[in-house]
Amino acid sequence: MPLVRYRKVVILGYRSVGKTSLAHQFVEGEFLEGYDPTVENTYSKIVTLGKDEFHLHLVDTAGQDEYSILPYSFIIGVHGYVLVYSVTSLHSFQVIESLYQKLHEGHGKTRLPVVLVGNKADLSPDREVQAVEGKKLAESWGATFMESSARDKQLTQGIFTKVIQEIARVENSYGQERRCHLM
Ligand SMILES: Nc1nc2c(ncn2[C@@H]2O[C@H](COP(=O)(O)OP(=O)(O)OP(=O)(O)O)[C@@H](O)[C@H]2O)c(=O)[nH]1
Repeated sequence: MPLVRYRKVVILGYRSVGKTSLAHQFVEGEFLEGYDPTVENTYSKIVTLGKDEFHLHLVDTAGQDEYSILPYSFIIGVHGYVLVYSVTSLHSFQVIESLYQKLHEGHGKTRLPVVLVGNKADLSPDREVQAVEGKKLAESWGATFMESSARDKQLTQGIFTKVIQEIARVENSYGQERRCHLM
Protein backbone atom coordinates (compact mmCIF):
# COMPACT_ATOMS: atom_id res chain seq x y z
CA MET A 1 0.00 0.00 0.00
CA PRO A 2 1.45 3.43 -0.90
CA LEU A 3 2.41 5.81 1.89
CA VAL A 4 -0.01 8.78 2.06
CA ARG A 5 1.90 11.95 2.85
CA TYR A 6 0.17 14.90 4.51
CA ARG A 7 0.70 18.33 2.94
CA LYS A 8 -0.78 21.55 4.31
CA VAL A 9 -0.99 24.35 1.76
CA VAL A 10 -2.26 27.89 2.43
CA ILE A 11 -3.77 30.01 -0.35
CA LEU A 12 -3.14 33.72 0.10
CA GLY A 13 -3.83 36.89 -1.86
CA TYR A 14 -5.83 40.10 -2.06
CA ARG A 15 -9.66 40.12 -1.98
CA SER A 16 -11.59 38.73 -4.92
CA VAL A 17 -8.60 37.42 -6.89
CA GLY A 18 -10.14 33.93 -7.10
CA LYS A 19 -8.66 31.97 -4.16
CA THR A 20 -11.96 30.27 -3.30
CA SER A 21 -12.80 29.69 -6.95
CA LEU A 22 -9.48 27.92 -7.52
CA ALA A 23 -9.83 25.74 -4.41
CA HIS A 24 -13.44 24.93 -5.29
CA GLN A 25 -12.63 24.13 -8.92
CA PHE A 26 -9.81 21.83 -7.79
CA VAL A 27 -11.76 19.97 -5.12
CA GLU A 28 -15.34 20.04 -6.49
CA GLY A 29 -14.62 20.34 -10.22
CA GLU A 30 -16.85 23.36 -10.87
CA PHE A 31 -16.54 27.13 -11.29
CA LEU A 32 -18.24 29.47 -8.81
CA GLU A 33 -19.80 32.48 -10.59
CA GLY A 34 -20.93 34.38 -7.48
CA TYR A 35 -18.74 36.28 -5.04
CA ASP A 36 -19.08 35.49 -1.36
CA PRO A 37 -16.11 36.82 0.68
CA THR A 38 -14.35 34.04 2.57
CA VAL A 39 -13.67 34.10 6.30
CA GLU A 40 -11.60 30.91 6.28
CA ASN A 41 -12.34 27.56 4.77
CA THR A 42 -10.51 24.26 4.51
CA TYR A 43 -10.58 21.56 1.85
CA SER A 44 -9.09 18.08 1.73
CA LYS A 45 -8.24 15.99 -1.28
CA ILE A 46 -6.14 12.91 -1.96
CA VAL A 47 -3.81 13.63 -4.89
CA THR A 48 -1.96 10.86 -6.71
CA LEU A 49 1.30 11.78 -8.44
CA GLY A 50 2.96 8.78 -10.07
CA LYS A 51 3.30 6.15 -7.35
CA ASP A 52 2.91 8.66 -4.52
CA GLU A 53 -0.26 9.66 -2.74
CA PHE A 54 -0.69 12.94 -0.90
CA HIS A 55 -3.36 14.06 1.53
CA LEU A 56 -3.61 17.70 0.52
CA HIS A 57 -5.11 19.95 3.18
CA LEU A 58 -5.92 23.36 1.65
CA VAL A 59 -6.58 26.48 3.70
CA ASP A 60 -8.54 29.12 1.78
CA THR A 61 -8.08 32.42 3.58
CA ALA A 62 -9.91 35.73 3.80
CA GLY A 63 -8.36 38.25 1.39
CA GLN A 64 -5.33 40.07 2.77
CA ASP A 65 -3.81 43.44 1.96
CA GLU A 66 -0.41 45.01 2.55
CA TYR A 67 -1.36 45.84 6.15
CA SER A 68 -2.49 42.35 7.13
CA ILE A 69 -0.70 40.59 9.97
CA LEU A 70 -0.37 36.92 9.11
CA PRO A 71 -1.31 34.61 12.01
CA TYR A 72 1.08 31.87 13.18
CA SER A 73 -1.32 29.28 11.79
CA PHE A 74 -0.29 30.50 8.31
CA ILE A 75 3.36 29.81 9.14
CA ILE A 76 3.68 26.91 11.59
CA GLY A 77 3.09 23.46 10.15
CA VAL A 78 2.52 24.78 6.63
CA HIS A 79 4.35 22.93 3.86
CA GLY A 80 3.71 25.27 0.94
CA TYR A 81 1.86 28.28 -0.43
CA VAL A 82 -0.24 29.24 -3.40
CA LEU A 83 0.02 33.03 -3.74
CA VAL A 84 -2.71 34.41 -5.99
CA TYR A 85 -3.13 37.76 -7.70
CA SER A 86 -5.48 38.72 -10.50
CA VAL A 87 -3.93 39.69 -13.86
CA THR A 88 -6.68 42.36 -14.01
CA SER A 89 -5.49 44.09 -10.82
CA LEU A 90 -2.08 45.69 -10.43
CA HIS A 91 -2.89 46.34 -6.80
CA SER A 92 -3.37 42.62 -6.11
CA PHE A 93 0.08 42.03 -7.64
CA GLN A 94 1.66 44.66 -5.38
CA VAL A 95 -0.06 43.08 -2.35
CA ILE A 96 1.38 39.66 -3.22
CA GLU A 97 4.93 41.04 -3.03
CA SER A 98 4.34 42.30 0.49
CA LEU A 99 2.66 39.03 1.56
CA TYR A 100 5.64 37.04 0.31
CA GLN A 101 8.03 39.24 2.32
CA LYS A 102 5.97 38.61 5.47
CA LEU A 103 5.98 34.85 4.89
CA HIS A 104 9.69 34.85 4.14
CA GLU A 105 10.44 36.65 7.38
CA GLY A 106 7.99 34.44 9.30
CA HIS A 107 9.92 31.39 8.10
CA GLY A 108 13.30 32.85 9.10
CA LYS A 109 14.12 33.79 5.49
CA THR A 110 14.46 30.18 4.39
CA ARG A 111 13.53 29.11 0.88
CA LEU A 112 9.76 28.63 0.59
CA PRO A 113 7.78 26.23 -1.60
CA VAL A 114 5.61 28.74 -3.45
CA VAL A 115 3.54 28.73 -6.60
CA LEU A 116 2.76 32.28 -7.74
CA VAL A 117 -0.51 32.35 -9.68
CA GLY A 118 -1.73 35.11 -12.00
CA ASN A 119 -5.44 34.23 -12.02
CA LYS A 120 -8.31 35.45 -14.24
CA ALA A 121 -6.14 35.04 -17.35
CA ASP A 122 -9.39 34.51 -19.30
CA LEU A 123 -10.02 38.24 -18.77
CA SER A 124 -6.92 39.18 -20.75
CA PRO A 125 -8.43 42.31 -22.43
CA ASP A 126 -8.66 43.84 -18.92
CA ARG A 127 -5.13 42.89 -18.04
CA GLU A 128 -3.06 45.16 -15.77
CA VAL A 129 -0.21 42.70 -15.10
CA GLN A 130 1.78 41.08 -17.90
CA ALA A 131 2.85 37.45 -17.60
CA VAL A 132 6.50 38.47 -17.85
CA GLU A 133 6.17 40.52 -14.63
CA GLY A 134 4.75 37.55 -12.72
CA LYS A 135 7.48 35.32 -14.06
CA LYS A 136 10.20 37.79 -13.03
CA LEU A 137 8.82 38.09 -9.50
CA ALA A 138 8.57 34.32 -9.04
CA GLU A 139 12.12 33.90 -10.35
CA SER A 140 13.39 36.43 -7.81
CA TRP A 141 11.96 34.16 -5.08
CA GLY A 142 13.18 30.91 -6.70
CA ALA A 143 9.49 29.96 -7.02
CA THR A 144 7.24 28.66 -9.79
CA PHE A 145 4.93 30.91 -11.79
CA MET A 146 1.70 30.04 -13.56
CA GLU A 147 -1.15 31.97 -15.10
CA SER A 148 -4.55 30.39 -14.69
CA SER A 149 -8.26 30.75 -14.81
CA ALA A 150 -10.51 29.18 -12.20
CA ARG A 151 -12.87 28.46 -15.11
CA ASP A 152 -10.32 25.99 -16.46
CA LYS A 153 -10.19 22.63 -14.70
CA GLN A 154 -6.82 21.53 -16.06
CA LEU A 155 -4.98 24.79 -15.41
CA THR A 156 -6.35 24.80 -11.86
CA GLN A 157 -5.33 21.20 -11.28
CA GLY A 158 -1.83 22.12 -12.49
CA ILE A 159 -1.45 24.68 -9.68
CA PHE A 160 -2.02 22.19 -6.88
CA THR A 161 0.03 19.46 -8.52
CA LYS A 162 2.83 21.99 -8.88
CA VAL A 163 2.77 23.08 -5.24
CA ILE A 164 3.16 19.44 -4.12
CA GLN A 165 6.15 19.13 -6.47
CA GLU A 166 7.60 22.42 -5.19
CA ILE A 167 7.41 21.16 -1.60
CA ALA A 168 9.40 18.06 -2.61
CA ARG A 169 11.87 20.16 -4.59
CA VAL A 170 12.60 22.51 -1.68
CA GLU A 171 12.80 19.61 0.81
CA ASN A 172 15.31 17.83 -1.46
CA SER A 173 17.39 20.97 -1.89
CA TYR A 174 17.71 21.20 1.91
CA GLY A 175 18.80 17.56 1.99
CA GLN A 176 21.50 18.33 -0.55
CA GLU A 177 22.65 21.44 1.33
CA ARG A 178 22.92 19.40 4.54
CA ARG A 179 24.98 16.75 2.78
CA CYS A 180 27.32 19.47 1.47
CA HIS A 181 27.84 20.87 4.99
CA LEU A 182 28.83 17.45 6.34
CA MET A 183 31.48 17.06 3.67
N1 LIG B 1 -13.47 35.45 -15.16
C1 LIG B 1 -13.00 34.94 -14.05
N2 LIG B 1 -13.60 35.17 -12.87
C2 LIG B 1 -13.09 34.61 -11.76
C3 LIG B 1 -11.94 33.78 -11.79
N3 LIG B 1 -11.67 33.38 -10.52
C4 LIG B 1 -12.62 33.94 -9.76
N4 LIG B 1 -13.47 34.68 -10.48
C5 LIG B 1 -14.61 35.47 -9.99
O1 LIG B 1 -14.11 36.49 -9.12
C6 LIG B 1 -14.97 36.68 -8.00
C7 LIG B 1 -14.17 36.46 -6.71
O2 LIG B 1 -13.76 35.11 -6.63
P1 LIG B 1 -13.42 34.39 -5.26
O3 LIG B 1 -12.95 33.03 -5.59
O4 LIG B 1 -14.54 34.51 -4.30
O5 LIG B 1 -12.20 35.31 -4.76
P2 LIG B 1 -11.42 35.22 -3.37
O6 LIG B 1 -10.00 35.57 -3.67
O7 LIG B 1 -11.64 33.92 -2.70
O8 LIG B 1 -12.12 36.40 -2.57
P3 LIG B 1 -12.03 36.71 -0.95
O9 LIG B 1 -12.84 35.69 -0.25
O10 LIG B 1 -12.61 38.10 -0.84
O11 LIG B 1 -10.62 36.74 -0.55
C8 LIG B 1 -16.12 35.69 -8.17
O12 LIG B 1 -17.19 36.38 -8.77
C9 LIG B 1 -15.57 34.64 -9.14
O13 LIG B 1 -16.58 34.05 -9.94
C10 LIG B 1 -11.30 33.53 -13.05
O14 LIG B 1 -10.29 32.85 -13.19
N5 LIG B 1 -11.88 34.13 -14.14
